[in-house]
Amino acid sequence: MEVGFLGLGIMGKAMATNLLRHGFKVTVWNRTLSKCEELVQFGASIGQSPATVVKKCKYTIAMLSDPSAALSVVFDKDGVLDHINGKGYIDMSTVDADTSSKISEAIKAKGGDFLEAPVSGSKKPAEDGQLVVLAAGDKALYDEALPAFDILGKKSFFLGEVGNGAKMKLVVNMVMGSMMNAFSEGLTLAERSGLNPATLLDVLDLGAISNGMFKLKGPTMLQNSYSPAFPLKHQQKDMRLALALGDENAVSMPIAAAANEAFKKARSMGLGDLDFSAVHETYKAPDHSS
Ligand SMILES: NC(=O)C1=CN([C@@H]2O[C@H](COP(=O)(O)OP(=O)(O)OC[C@H]3O[C@@H](n4cnc5c(N)ncnc54)[C@H](OP(=O)(O)O)[C@@H]3O)[C@@H](O)[C@H]2O)C=CC1
Ligand SMILES: O=CCCC(=O)O
Repeated sequence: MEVGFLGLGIMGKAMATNLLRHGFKVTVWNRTLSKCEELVQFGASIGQSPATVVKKCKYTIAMLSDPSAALSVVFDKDGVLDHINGKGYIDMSTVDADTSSKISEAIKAKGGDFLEAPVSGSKKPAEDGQLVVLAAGDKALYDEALPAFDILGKKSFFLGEVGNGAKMKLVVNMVMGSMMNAFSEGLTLAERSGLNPATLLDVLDLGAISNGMFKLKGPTMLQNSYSPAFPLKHQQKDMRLALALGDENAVSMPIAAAANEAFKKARSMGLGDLDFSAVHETYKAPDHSS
C-alpha cells in the first residue's frame, strides 16, 4: 500500500519510520526537504511537494506543528488540494476543531475524503507503535487506514464527526499540561521545604495519583534535563486552543489558564523548543522564591 506522509518532525519521523518497517511503501515530504533523506535508508521515496505526494498515494497522512502549518500544507501553492480528487487525507496534527473543519470542507469540495486523527502519546510511544489514535470524519477512510493505525498505535477510537477528534485531543492535553504544572510546583515545594524530591517521586508512585507522566518525566526534571519529546511550544499551543474551546462553551478553566501562563512564561524564557517538562524552570525562577 502506497501511503504519503507530510511532516517529519519528532512525531512524523517516528511514525513514518514505523510504517516503513512494517512493510508500507511510504512517500515522504517535509518543509525542510533535507530531513526526508534520513528515511530513504528505510525505503521511503521522496515527494517534492505535498501535491506530488497526494497525487502518488491512495491516502496521505500529515503530522504538522500547529493550525497555521496544517492550513498552509493544504491550501498553499503545490498543496494537498491540487490532487486530492478521489484520494484520502488524514491530518494527525494537534489542531483546533475549526482548523480541521476548514480543511475537511475544502477537501470534500474537491472530491477527496478527510479524517482528523490526532494522537495521544509522545516520541517513545510513536517509535514503539503505542500511540492512541483519536479519529473523526470519513468512516470509510478510517476503515481503510486502520491497518496503518494498528501499526502506529495500541488503540484507535472513531469519534464521529470532524472536530470531535481535535476536541478530545485538546481536552487530554489540557489535563496533561495542568498536571505537569501541579507536579512542578510539588517538586519545588518539596525541595524548598527541605525534603528530598526523589523521595517524593517514590511516594507519588506508590499512591493513587501514580501515573506514567510523573514516572517518566520526574527523574529527568530533577536533573534539569529537558531533551524534547513533546516540545513546550506545542504544549502551550494546546493549552491556548483548549482555553479557546472553553471560551466557546462557557467553561470556566482557572487551572488550565494558570498552567497556560506558566507555559507562556517558559516560552518567554527561551524554553519553547525544550520538552514541556521544562516548565519546571519557571517554578525555580527567582520570583517564585521570595
Ligand atoms: N511531540 C509529541 O510528543 C507530540 C506531538 N503531537 C502533535 O503533533 C504535531 C507534530 O509534533 P512534533 O513532531 O513534536 O513537532 P516538531 O516541531 O518536531 O515538527 C513539526 C513539523 O511541522 C513542520 N512544519 C512546521 N511549520 C510548517 C509550515 N508552515 N509548513 C509546513 N510544515 C511545517 C516541520 O517542518 P520543518 O522540519 O521544516 O520545520 C516539522 O515537520 C504537533 O501538532 C504536536 O502538537 C501530538 C502528540 C505528541
Ligand atoms: O501531544 C502530546 C502528547 C504527549 C503525550 O501524550 O505524552
